[in-house]
Order: sequence, then C-alpha cells, then structure tokens
Amino acid sequence: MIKVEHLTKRYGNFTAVNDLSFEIEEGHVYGFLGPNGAGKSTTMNIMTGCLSATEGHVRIGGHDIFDEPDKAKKLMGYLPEQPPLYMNETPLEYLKFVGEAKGIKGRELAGQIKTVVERTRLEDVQNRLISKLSKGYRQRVGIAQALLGNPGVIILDEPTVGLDPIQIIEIRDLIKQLGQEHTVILSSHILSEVQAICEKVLIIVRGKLAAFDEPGNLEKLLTASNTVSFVAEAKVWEIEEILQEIEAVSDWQIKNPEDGRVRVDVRIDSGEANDICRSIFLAFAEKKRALLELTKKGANLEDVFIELTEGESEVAD
Ligand SMILES: Nc1ncnc2c1ncn2[C@@H]1O[C@H](COP(=O)(O)OP(=O)(O)OP(=O)(O)O)[C@@H](O)[C@H]1O
Repeated sequence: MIKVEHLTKRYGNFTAVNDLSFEIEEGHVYGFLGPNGAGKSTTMNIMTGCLSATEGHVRIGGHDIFDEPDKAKKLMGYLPEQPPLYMNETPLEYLKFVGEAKGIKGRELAGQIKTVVERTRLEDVQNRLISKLSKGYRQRVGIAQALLGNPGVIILDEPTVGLDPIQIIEIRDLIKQLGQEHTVILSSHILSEVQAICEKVLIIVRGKLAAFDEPGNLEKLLTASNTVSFVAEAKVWEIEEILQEIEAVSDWQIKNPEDGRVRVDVRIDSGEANDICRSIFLAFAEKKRALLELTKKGANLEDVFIELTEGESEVAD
C-alpha cells in the first residue's frame, strides 16, 4: 500500500530523515513512535506530498508521490500536527470547502459530509463556529476532513496532543474504529497510546528506522526481558548468600538497603519467572528470612523505546 524507499531529508547540513525505508500493508493501525525531533512529522509531510525529499521515493498504491502527486494524494487523508482549521467557519462550511478542494461536488459531497460528520460524531456541533469548539471537537473536525474522499489510508500526526484525558480516550476510540475500514498511520511520542491503539510500531530515532514490529515482539527483543523483584527482611550479605545457592539466578541488583529491608531485582536470562519466584520464596523461607514483596516484571514497549532512544531527546510520558 505504501512503500518508502531510502528516504532522506536534509535541512542544510542537518539530516532530519536518514535513508528511511519501510512498507505499510493495507488494513492495520500503524504507530510512528520516536522522541521529539526524531523526524516523524518530516516523514509524514513527505509521505503526504506536503514536503519535498532530498533523496528517495514514496509510493502510495503504486503511485509515486513526487511524480503522480494527484493520484497518490487521493488515496490518503492527512491530519497534520497543526490542522489548518478556519476558526470563523462552522464544521459544515469547512468540510464543504475541503471537499471541494479535493474535487468532490454536489450530492456526492453532501453525502460524504453527512457520513464523516456521523463517523466523527460532530452532529451536535456541526453548525457552531470552529472557534467555539473544544480542542477535542476541533480534532474531530480535522479527522473528518481527512476522511473526505474515503481514502484507504488515514495519516494522523500526534492526534491527541493537547487534549484532556477524556478527549484522549474518545479520539483513541475513534481511531480504533477508523482502523476497521482504513489503514491508519499515527505518530506519537506517547508509548501507552501506541501500545493501546497500534498493531504495528515503527520506532524512529534520529531520522532512522530503529525498529518495526508488533508491540509484543518489540518487547521480546529486549535482552533484559524479565525481572523478578523482591523486598527481603534481611541483611545484604544474607541475601547474597541465599541467592548464590539458587542455580537459575546469576545476575541481581541490590537497591535501597534500609532499616533491614532490601529491594532486589533479579534478572532472568533463561528459565521461567514462576520457577525463579518459587525458588527464591523457598530459599528465603528455609533460612527463616521474610519476603515482604515478590513480583514479576515483564518488559514493556517503554523499555524497548528507552533502550533504542537512550541519549536522545525527551522520552515519552
Ligand atoms: N524547516 C526546517 N528547517 C530546519 N530544521 C528542521 C525543519 N523542520 C524540522 N527540522 C528539524 O528536523 C528534525 C526533525 O523534526 P520533526 O518535526 O520531523 O520531528 P518529530 O519527530 O516530528 O518531532 P516532534 O515530536 O517534536 O514533532 C528536528 O530536529 C527539527 O528541528
């Protein structure tokens, strides 16, 4: 559906997108994840024909975005990070304007506007000025305009930025629904968002593709994929002695020893977390040392992201 090949964008001496290649298949929700300044918006702007590339190709449904922009653009709806909404228009007036700019006319346009207003649940505010709408509703208007022309692919740049928690939930639900009928690509620097909505995640770091997989597989990629964490009522040397006797345990970190309570993270390289928990529990019981907590911690997408983007700019919320 979308093929990005060796895409590079330079601003003077600065390379914002660096030899990026990936393919987007039809019918999934893709997450474009990366720290601030990673090159997400630049890539999306190039993919949607809003910005030129220094090198490389983008093909949408077989059409090159630079050679056949009209054909390629018809297959995509785009919500930029800052949608160009006209504040002194109503959603209906604005959608009519965008629809006409996309070449849709008359009854066809009226029918499409009705459909996108229903899909984005704008009925109650469709005749109010956009300037009077909440940020959440304005975002719906932005999504509604992207849906005009019924494109196969919907591209959303940071669609939940600046929304309150309730609005975020509503927009995420809307995106999930869109994913049932369209291929959706959304960019975000919020890991939990990508984890909640997306079936596939592209992680972009310094303009390069750092990872591209399902969220679950990315988590498995992590070397330190699992940890057993416990708090023991014992001295550090006693804990060391007990752990040394457990065969499956070879790597641990002692944290915050205070008041005779010590937190320990045991890294699991092989074996089952449950077996290790059992061994730790029984070994401490045998020495009559109490465990006040014993938990298993699986790696999550956040760990993958931090590992890949270490040393980069701000990491997600
Ligand atoms: N017109 C421009 N001229 C010079 N540098 C630019 C320009 N546009 C973007 N950049 C730089 O390119 C890099 C990538 O920017 P981009 O906006 O694509 O990142 P992003 O991943 O979308 O970040 P954010 O999450 O903050 O929006 C940044 O370092 C940015 O400062």
